[in-house]
Amino acid sequence: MLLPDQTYEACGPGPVSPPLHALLRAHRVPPEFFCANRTRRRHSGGGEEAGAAAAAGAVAGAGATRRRTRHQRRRNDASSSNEAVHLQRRLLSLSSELVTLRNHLHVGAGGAGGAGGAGSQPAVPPRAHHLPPPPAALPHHPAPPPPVNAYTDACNALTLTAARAHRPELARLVHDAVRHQADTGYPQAIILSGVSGSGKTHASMVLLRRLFDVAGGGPETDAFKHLAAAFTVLRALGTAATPANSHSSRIGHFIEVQVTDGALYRTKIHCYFLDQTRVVRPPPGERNYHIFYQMLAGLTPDERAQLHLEGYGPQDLRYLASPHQRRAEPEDAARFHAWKTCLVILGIPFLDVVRVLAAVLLLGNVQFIENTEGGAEPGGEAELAAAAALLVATIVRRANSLKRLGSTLGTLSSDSNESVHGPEAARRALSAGAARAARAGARSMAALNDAVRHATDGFVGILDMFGFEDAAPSRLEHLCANLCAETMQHFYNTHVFKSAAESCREEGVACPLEVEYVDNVPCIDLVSSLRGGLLAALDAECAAGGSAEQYVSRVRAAHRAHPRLADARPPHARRFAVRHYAAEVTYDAADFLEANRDAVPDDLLAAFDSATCEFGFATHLFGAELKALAAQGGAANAGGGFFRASPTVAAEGGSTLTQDFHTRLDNLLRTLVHARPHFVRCLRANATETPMLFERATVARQVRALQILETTQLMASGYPHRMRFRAFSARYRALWGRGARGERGDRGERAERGERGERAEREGGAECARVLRSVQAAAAPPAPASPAAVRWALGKRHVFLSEGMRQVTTHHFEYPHYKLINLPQIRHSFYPYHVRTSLPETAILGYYLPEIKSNKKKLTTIVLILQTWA
Ligand SMILES: Nc1ncnc2c1ncn2[C@@H]1O[C@H](COP(=O)(O)OP(=O)(O)OP(=O)(O)O)[C@@H](O)[C@H]1O
Repeated sequence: MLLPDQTYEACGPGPVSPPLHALLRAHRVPPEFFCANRTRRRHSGGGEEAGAAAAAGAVAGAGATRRRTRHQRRRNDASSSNEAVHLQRRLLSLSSELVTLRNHLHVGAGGAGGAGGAGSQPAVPPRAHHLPPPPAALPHHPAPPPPVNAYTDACNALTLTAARAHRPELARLVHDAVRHQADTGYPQAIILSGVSGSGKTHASMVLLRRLFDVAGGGPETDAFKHLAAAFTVLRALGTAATPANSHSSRIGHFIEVQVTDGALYRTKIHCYFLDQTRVVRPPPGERNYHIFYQMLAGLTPDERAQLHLEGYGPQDLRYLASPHQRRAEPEDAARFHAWKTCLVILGIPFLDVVRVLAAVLLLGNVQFIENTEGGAEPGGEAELAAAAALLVATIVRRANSLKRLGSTLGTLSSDSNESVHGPEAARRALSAGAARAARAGARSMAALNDAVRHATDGFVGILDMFGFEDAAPSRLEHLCANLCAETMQHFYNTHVFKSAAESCREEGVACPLEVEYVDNVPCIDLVSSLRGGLLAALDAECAAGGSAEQYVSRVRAAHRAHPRLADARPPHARRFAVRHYAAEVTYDAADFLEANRDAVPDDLLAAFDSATCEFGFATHLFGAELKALAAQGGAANAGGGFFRASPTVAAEGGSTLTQDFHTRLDNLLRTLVHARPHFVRCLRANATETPMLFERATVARQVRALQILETTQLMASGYPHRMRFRAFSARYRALWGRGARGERGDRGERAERGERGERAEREGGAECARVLRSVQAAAAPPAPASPAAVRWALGKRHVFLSEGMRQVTTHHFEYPHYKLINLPQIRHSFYPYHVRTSLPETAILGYYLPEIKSNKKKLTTIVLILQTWA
């Protein structure tokens, strides 16, 4: 039976913990034990609450009749305050009995499970001990703060106070990911996507902050300060002002926070670089945060003398005097100050960093050339770009290799390969991996290692990659960013649309709706196919020493009839257009070849050899290149050769920028397919970064590109979620109560012991059906708005659930102490919802619909957060 949840919610000094609550339900502890007064009010009332009580009663059938009689009797008893006191005493003694019982159950179930793997789970699966209670459920806050980019706050979320960074929808997501990771050991990946400027980086920082609150000991820990410092330093080097976003990330991040038993174990940042030439030569209309120039401008005369830089200084940086730069100067100076402080936290001496720059300047390769605006621009771009790229790589390495000794949180390191789940997890992983390898008849030491790695790397990852951009005209860095956005879109399509439809088909479940979505594979093929794709053709052109024009004609010839390739408008010998999932983008290939080579001359690097260079840090930065140079005969032989400016993933030399980018993207995907994804789709409210302005056309474009309509259609009418019978009943059977457990003794446990075969599956399915029928009945009228929203079906091995059913089931189980059955509220917050924009498509469904009211204008923003079940 499902007890009306508001009964629990209203009682006692604090909420009942979810596991205890589930246990109470399983044992049919009457709600009156928790709050006599509340019970009386509810029963003397009527309307909705009585309706909810009636709905709950219907679930229990004959048992409910008995209970109602008891209920009535207790209601009379409770009219006396003495009796209320008496009941409260009983509650206390009952609580301690229940704790004992719970312990007994956990121990007993573990024992009964025998060899059991998943089957050894107790009726209520153990939770992470460290997890704080889930964030306040939305039913209490029908109008949470704006969850999507309304351009009201440009602060670094990592430095915000918790209150300012309060984003309930993101907090719930983090809690769900950590909880799931703790329950299953399975890696979790929170994937942010959306166009440039939609708020991915901002949201990723809020998520990271929240992750530390939930599992990392909060923002006062060294681990958090260290990560925040690394972020600040990286953002200063890797953020630029572009037409789409004045704080656009030019470095993508995947932050792996490894958690074990619900607590942070270590963190790792993976970075994805685009073309580094922008460090010294941003495209027209764009601007970098000139940390390098601030470095020079901020040096004291003593420091200049110490670095032999007397000849250089602000007077050389006349470009700072151009009107655009003057406006930016105070902002850059403030960033520079914060940046310097963060270097200290990372343990990187500021002067070491300046020495790198000094070394490059003193080599005489960088001169400042007057530009058309009367400002100065640096020459010697390759050298400066190389120094910048390597400096960034060093900062990432430093951020990943800090050791935190003697900490309860373990070690912050990327170096170690040790298991984060201890020997037991490693053993399980090994046996799972071994079984798989044997079945496949594998050559598979590699497969085994892979299995171990993935089963033991229980991370919660936050992925913030490049958003879609359509700068006019676009360069190679934009092509890479857009390939990345296309790949993430494809990952989403496959996970959400394709696999949902395929599993329904495989298991013979009649899906009420086949969602038609736009597959972007042809576009990904056009760009990245190894046989003649745009990137492969670029490599070929670089190898042939061709020109931009030759490259474009090569591409045109190879893909003349390709539906995603178009001519630039107006036609241009160096330009071509690609029809991406979000829009058509025109690329100018003028700098494609040079950027793809990404080369720095070897004689420059030879100057950093320890024999000739007194700056140890510079030698350290170029360590790998100097080693390679030494192997080729040393500095004496330098001259005419090239090294790559950006850090590379290729073991051998000779790779190009796009090859590296592609390889990194592939590796990232390999990690993502092993994780349970959580998608956060971000929308920007307008194209001009104006605070509190909602532009319908801009939002509509993004809604269409991200296929939000198709997604919500699937959520509303399809079966987007599925779960194995055994996993489902292990987790949710408590919702069905004692009867279920009695029968489980005969049937469910047999399945748990690992018996295979159809019969066990059938019985597992029957048990799931009982649970689901109970839940469905409890969510019966007067809600949800559309009964069709709460649907489920049984396949051969999986239960299939509609989004409404998933929400009801999860909330019965996860957040029982909130008013989950308070149906009018839940309808507004959690059920498919008609979003009131003026888009022609009127059936957009969203999880949250906050309204921002400002200057009597009513604005609406949408954020769709998709949580999927594995
Ligand atoms: N929820 C929000 N409320 C207010 N301002 C926001 C919000 N989200 C983002 N912003 C602001 O909007 C701007 C763009 O956000 P952000 O840089 O996170 O976008 P992005 O999607 O990561 O873009 P890119 O792909 O170009 O890196 C930033 O100045 C940021 O502070």
